[in-house]
Amino acid sequence: MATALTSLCIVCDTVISHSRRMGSGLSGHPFADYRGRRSKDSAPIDAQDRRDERPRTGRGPPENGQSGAAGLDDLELADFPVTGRGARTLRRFKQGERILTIPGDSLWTVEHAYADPILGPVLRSTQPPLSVEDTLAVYLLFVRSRESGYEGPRSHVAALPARYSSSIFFAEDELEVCAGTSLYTITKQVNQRIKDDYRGLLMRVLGLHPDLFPLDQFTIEDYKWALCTFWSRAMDFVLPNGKALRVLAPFADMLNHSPEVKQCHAYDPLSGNLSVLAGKDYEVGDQISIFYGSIPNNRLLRLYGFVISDNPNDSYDLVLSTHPMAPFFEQKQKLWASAGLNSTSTISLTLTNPLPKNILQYLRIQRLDESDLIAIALQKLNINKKISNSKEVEVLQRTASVEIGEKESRAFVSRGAEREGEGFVIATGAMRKLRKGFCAVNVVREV
Ligand SMILES: C[S@@+](CC[C@H](N)C(=O)[O-])C[C@H]1O[C@@H](n2cnc3c(N)ncnc32)[C@H](O)[C@@H]1O
Repeated sequence: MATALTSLCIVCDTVISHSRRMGSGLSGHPFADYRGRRSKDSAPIDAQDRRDERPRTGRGPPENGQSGAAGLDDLELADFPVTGRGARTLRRFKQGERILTIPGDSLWTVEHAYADPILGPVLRSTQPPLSVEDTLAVYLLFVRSRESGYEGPRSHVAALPARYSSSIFFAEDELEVCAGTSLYTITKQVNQRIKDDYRGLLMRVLGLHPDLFPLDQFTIEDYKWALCTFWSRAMDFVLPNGKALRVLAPFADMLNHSPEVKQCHAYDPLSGNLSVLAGKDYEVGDQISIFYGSIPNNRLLRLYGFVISDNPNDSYDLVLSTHPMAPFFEQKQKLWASAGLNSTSTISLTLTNPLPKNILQYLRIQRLDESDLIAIALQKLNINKKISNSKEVEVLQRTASVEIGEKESRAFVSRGAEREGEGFVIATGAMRKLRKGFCAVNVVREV
């Protein structure tokens, strides 16, 4: 594997039509004649049952010609009990063996969006350039809206889920159930950001070219669907030159997550191809899986729409924030930046590390007074160490008071009248799990 991945996955509101194998080419419908076989724990996908669930999409992007995809004949799509639609192997694989190679030409990337003869000029004339997320979302919706051409990509679009169960699609009352969790806080923030970004897209791109972007196919719901397609199915890599690359790879995006394998998909910067290797030994009929990453449930639900029970990576995202009107805010902001933090910092607490060092760093900076700041300027104080016993007790008290919040759905701890605006937002759900870990914090305080 060239480098690191990240994401993948979705919610299997699957789609699909008849197809026997995953397909031997990338042009035309890849699952066009799926038949599938029954096995004890997985059922082949029945096109007739699913037809109505197909996304109202597809008209299609540029023809890929010879696909060059390798390995598709050894796989078929099937429904699996927990993960939903996935890829089943028709042959044995030894760990490390190459299962699938998707050629670079078939990948959805920012580069390909810019190379598109119709969309490219619009993207190039948009300054400042759209973000990676927006470029890919517009590219996907653009291809989906085309009436002709784009046969290969169109077949991929047709196989994408019509709906996702990411938390951005939760109805208001559904999201309220999560009040007090970091999922709730972050989903609300993301929803607001999506609204703002969509408005920006309308003004900067979509509204300027109604001939290319028919607005009834570029609604905010379409935009959210496109974003979620990439969040849940794309893979992220860091190239040898340090640049980030996000790709959506047809067929490879049908692979579900398993914690039983390590990262086993790779991008080759020389060929531009994406490959999936066997993350373990597979027998005929097994589901082929990849590893999406060590992701806590709140993130899995937000980006991928599923959770894992007893997820060993579960964590609580603690949001530490300080109001800009708080005393000495600007000086403190510089100190946070020098410590790799922000005035609003989200820090993950886990059972194995319920008190990460950067929480203390943040709070130490937050509690600094004028004389401390002078001492720091004169290099007589080091913010990486305790400032004084009394200050450290203050900091630890604030950390330990997390437990208080458990009685409420959401507690704003340490909002002392004397320091309005300083505090951190804690939520209940995750705290219950973390309580044990926080006991350690109390012990520290008593010492
Ligand atoms: C990239 S997609 C994989 C293909 C997808 N199942 C499909 O039908 O298009 C990831 C989605 O599959 C499902 N999934 C993947 N791994 C899963 C797992 N370990 N447990 C439950 N669902 C999983 C989730 O719905 C997730 O959003």
